[in-house]
Amino acid sequence: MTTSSTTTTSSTTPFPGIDTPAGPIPHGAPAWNRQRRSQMPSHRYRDAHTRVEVPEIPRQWPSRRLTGAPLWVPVDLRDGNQALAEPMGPERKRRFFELMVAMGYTEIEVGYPSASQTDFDFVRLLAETDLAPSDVTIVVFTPARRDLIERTVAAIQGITNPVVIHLYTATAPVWREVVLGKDRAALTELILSAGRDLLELAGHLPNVRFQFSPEVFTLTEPDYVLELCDAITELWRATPERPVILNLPATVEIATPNVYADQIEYMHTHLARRDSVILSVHPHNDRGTGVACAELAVLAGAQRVEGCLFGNGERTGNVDLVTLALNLHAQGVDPMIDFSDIDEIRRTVEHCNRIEVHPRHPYAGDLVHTAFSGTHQDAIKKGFAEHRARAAAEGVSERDLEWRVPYLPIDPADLGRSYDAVIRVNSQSGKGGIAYLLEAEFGIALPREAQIAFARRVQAHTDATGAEITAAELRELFESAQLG
Ligand SMILES: CC(=O)SCCNC(=O)CCNC(=O)[C@H](O)C(C)(C)COP(=O)(O)OP(=O)(O)OC[C@H]1O[C@@H](n2cnc3c(N)ncnc32)[C@H](O)[C@@H]1OP(=O)(O)O
Ligand SMILES: CC(C)C(=O)C(=O)O
Repeated sequence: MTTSSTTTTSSTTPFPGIDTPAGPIPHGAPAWNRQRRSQMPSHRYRDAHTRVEVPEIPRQWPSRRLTGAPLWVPVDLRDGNQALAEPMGPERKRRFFELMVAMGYTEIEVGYPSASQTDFDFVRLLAETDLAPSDVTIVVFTPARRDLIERTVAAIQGITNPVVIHLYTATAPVWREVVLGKDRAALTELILSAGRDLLELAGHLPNVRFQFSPEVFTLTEPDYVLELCDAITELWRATPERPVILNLPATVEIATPNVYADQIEYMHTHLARRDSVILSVHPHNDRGTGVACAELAVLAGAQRVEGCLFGNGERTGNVDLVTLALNLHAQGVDPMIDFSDIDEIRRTVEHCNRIEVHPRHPYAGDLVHTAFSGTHQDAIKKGFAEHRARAAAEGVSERDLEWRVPYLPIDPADLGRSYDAVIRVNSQSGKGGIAYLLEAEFGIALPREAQIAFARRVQAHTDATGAEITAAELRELFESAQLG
């Protein structure tokens, strides 16, 4: 990294390059906007609007609200699995599948049967045992190649559950030119030919439905992707009774989430046979906005969301289904999935993926219900006291009462967590947090003056050690302070 001492600022706007609604501020470069030009080779990249036409629509999504859960489809056993250094073997696949069933998922992508014997055998296991409850739809994934489609159809023979066969092909210009070597017409023929193969090999099976994903949807010309989707729903004779799933992936995130929402709303409002299509999305997280993309896509008309638990998946991952569902829960909307033992869910997923969940991961990380800082601890302590008092006054159980404890977006108890780690003490803490810990752990309730005096002792200790002080150490310090 090199640094430059040159201060470059625009003489007309404090936000060069940002098109602010208020327009440029006219009085030249203010001192608070002096930033140095970086040495990053940003000129090598093009913005999304240069790379693909983004449809201009009279968009409705910004004024809509999320009022219900979409259809959830975990793809951990396929998209998540293909991103692991050590793909899951039979034991890990089975354990992950059982977890997802126990949590309440009723549609699960279980693998890519033509990719490996393990994937094929897992689908056979589902065919030959009662591992999958009868209301769980089994999704299998295949590219548009006849030999691989045959292998996929062989894998599902005898399954009595509902089955979805999911066909994919990349459709964006760079993939057409560089990867597949096909122009638009030739690619259309490849996809329709695979669609015909599926009809021939599995169209007669009453429990089977079809899904199509134009991979890299977000970089595909809107007229072309619409034409392809309409052609496939016509070929597969989509009806409301036997709908086709059209899954529009952000295979690699390319833009701010509002762009994805516009692209989805365009498809939602222009697709033929709309009542015979389940509109699905499959965001990845390259820009760190997978969750926002999924949420805005649902506002824009998507009915189904594919993703992975805790956001495993290629590169930066698939969209995180845990965060999406618990975001709904935190808005008072039933996520339709059971997260009442988040730590058991996390342990199982960590075991199966062999990847740890980050301590700051929304809702599930070790530190997400913990405050170290004084003013936050003070607010939480007061919030807990108010919660208890309100529950008693209203004669409602604390677990049922409306939640409004500051700094805790949801009650950790909803996820099966205790309040033990909510307040932890270090040099950033204050008297409120220290008093909370002493009272919660040892029943020692200090009057305000004593809290202030003891907090000074604790501050001196934590400043000297630079470390966290545990509840037991706090008590020791308290007792020595009493003696001294
Ligand atoms: C965005 C996604 O998640 S897509 C899913 C990606 N997942 C995986 O690839 C995991 C499983 N994949 C595999 O096991 C293998 O790649 C297989 C079995 C599918 C194919 O294996 P191989 O025959 O060895 O081919 P290879 O892996 O090199 O794949 C590239 C070939 O597939 C073609 N191809 C790529 N996507 C598709 C598609 N959707 N439909 C048809 N052909 C495709 C490429 O053009 C290339 O063909 P070419 O060899 O004629 O140039
Ligand atoms: C093909 C689709 C579903 C996919 O996995 C992706 O685009 O990431």
